[in-house]
Amino acid sequence: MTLLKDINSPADLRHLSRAQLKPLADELRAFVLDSVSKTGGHLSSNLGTVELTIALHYVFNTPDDRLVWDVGHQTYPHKILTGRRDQMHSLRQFNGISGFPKRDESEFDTFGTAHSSTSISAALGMAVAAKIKGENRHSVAIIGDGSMTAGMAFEALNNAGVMEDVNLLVILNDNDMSISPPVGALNRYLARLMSGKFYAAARNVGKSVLPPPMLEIAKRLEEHAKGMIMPATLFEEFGFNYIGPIDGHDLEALIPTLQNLKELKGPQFLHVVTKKGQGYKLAEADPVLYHGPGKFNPAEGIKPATAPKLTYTKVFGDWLCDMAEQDKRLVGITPAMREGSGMVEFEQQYPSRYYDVGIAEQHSVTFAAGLACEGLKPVVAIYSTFLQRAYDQLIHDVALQNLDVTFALDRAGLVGADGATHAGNYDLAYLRCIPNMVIMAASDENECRQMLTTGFQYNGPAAIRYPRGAGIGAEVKKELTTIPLGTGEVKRQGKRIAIFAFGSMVAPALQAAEKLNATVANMRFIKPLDVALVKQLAESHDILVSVEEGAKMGGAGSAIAEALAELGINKSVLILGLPDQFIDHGEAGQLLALCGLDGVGISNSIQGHYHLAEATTVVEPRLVSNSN
Ligand SMILES: Cc1ncc(C[n+]2csc(CCOP(=O)(O)OP(=O)(O)O)c2C)c(N)n1
Ligand SMILES: CC(=O)[C@@H](O)[C@H](O)COP(=O)(O)O
Ligand SMILES: [Mg+2]
Repeated sequence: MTLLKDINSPADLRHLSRAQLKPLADELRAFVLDSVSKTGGHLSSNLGTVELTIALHYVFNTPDDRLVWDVGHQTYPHKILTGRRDQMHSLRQFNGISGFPKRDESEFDTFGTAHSSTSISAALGMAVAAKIKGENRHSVAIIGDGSMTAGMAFEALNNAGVMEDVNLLVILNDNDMSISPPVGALNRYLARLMSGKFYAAARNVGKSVLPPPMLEIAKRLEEHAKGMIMPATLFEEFGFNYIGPIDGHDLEALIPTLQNLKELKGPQFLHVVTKKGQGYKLAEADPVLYHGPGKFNPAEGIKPATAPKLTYTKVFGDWLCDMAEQDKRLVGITPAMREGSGMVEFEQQYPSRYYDVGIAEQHSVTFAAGLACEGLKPVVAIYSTFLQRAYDQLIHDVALQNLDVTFALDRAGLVGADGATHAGNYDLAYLRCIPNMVIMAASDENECRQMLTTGFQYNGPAAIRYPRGAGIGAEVKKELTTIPLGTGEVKRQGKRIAIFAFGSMVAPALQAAEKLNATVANMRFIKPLDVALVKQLAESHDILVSVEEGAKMGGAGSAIAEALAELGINKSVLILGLPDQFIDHGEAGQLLALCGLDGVGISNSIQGHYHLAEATTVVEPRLVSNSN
């Protein structure tokens, strides 16, 4: 590492000669591969943005000029060039740097991203702010072809396209990939644009050498010529000056083009073509596998786990195929998360009933509603955090019409390395208040399968939540059996203390109960709640506790408290759950313990709250802020 070691800010980068940038790119790419292979994280998208990142920081006066990275999973080169090279070993670890841009991590991280398709809106906001404040700065959004499929991106293009007097550049990083291969009409359109590559190449030769005044004249001539030889691109129809497609790995194309675009007024749109996994043959060959790998040896590549643990995702994927076999009305829907949601086998076995709608969560929910109107039984597989983007569709299009849609909510609760942006902490709270919803939380892998069947058979909107990763090792029975609606079960009979446990918290509650000789109920349903069971235990125990892997405010514990009030039982309930703060990245188990949601923590919280054991040194759950 001869050049990269001396780059501690983009200012250092801008002192390099143009000739040094290519060797720097080689060093940067090698560093990204080496670092991610040691920590795990997002790889193929980062390998694809090495040259683009160098060119952007070389041409634009960052951080005064604003870069907004869409999703932000491709910002490791950006982080390395902006002073965080020596912190990359801590990537996505507790108190380490985030895997996404974070405003409180660096002034170069101008906007926190991770949920896709927000960059154009944010960059436009910054551009309009600069205009209002009379500041002469550039705002640049860098958005991938997958992220471009979300409606929000087009809402922003529509708004920006009529603002001739703002300094906005949108860069489409087109690598012809989402996490999976891309879907939809936009991808086909972009492919057609790329097939016109010869045109762009010729056009950009002119732009790269002409001085600005001449450039304007050339541009007007070009517009005239273009209108004669080819129709305006979609982006020009939206009011942008479209340039491209150009090679996103060619610094000699990128830098002069960006320099020229800097001089132009009004909304600009640069279409760059990159390769996901660029420079690492294994990732180039399989950008899906190398999208978000764990630790691996680059010389050997990712090795399949010898004895993979059964994950809830796999339980869902197997159930989906089995249920589809039994019920021809089942349709499986994913908003661009085929692998993450466990639907690869389902697509192979039932291609005509598999729909990847792209990064379009809002559309996925209302698309499902339309299917349900016609008597089909759609299953929307969606991460808890990503369902947040389709909240109105859930209420207005599904629940209000009481339509038969099943929501399989993976990544419910803390997710670990992806941190606060991806935490599925809020689904119990945001779903519980919606009429007609049935909500279940699985306590183990077998119950997950039963709950999916229960929700699917239920003729109305039903959500089944389950955590990221492996379960507790329960045997999964093949039968597609259901659970009686709205019923919980007593898992352990103790005395004096009753713990109402939900989903992933049943196991740690049982651990705590051993020490306290407490009763533990696996409530199973957050809605409809088993009020009879709440009444039975409240009347026979002095101390009541609820525990959930979800936001305490408005979650399952609130349901218990509301039930006690409605029953006229004048007893309080200690509500244990996730605190009213955002919880950053780290190892999920460690974070749960810090929130007091492991066996010891639950036991300590109960003893401390009710002053049950003077001798026990009660450790109050404390989540130190792990933001940098
Ligand atoms: C709203 C939302 N839905 C889904 C995801 C999951 N996700 C992360 S990256 C990605 C693919 C993005 O594709 P693209 O923008 O082309 O970036 P690339 O990975 O190709 O660099 C998806 C679906 C997300 N981050 N946000
Ligand atoms: C960047 C992004 O949003 C996805 O890649 C996400 O990180 C996947 O999460 P899982 O690793 O839990 O599938
Ligand atoms: Mg892409």
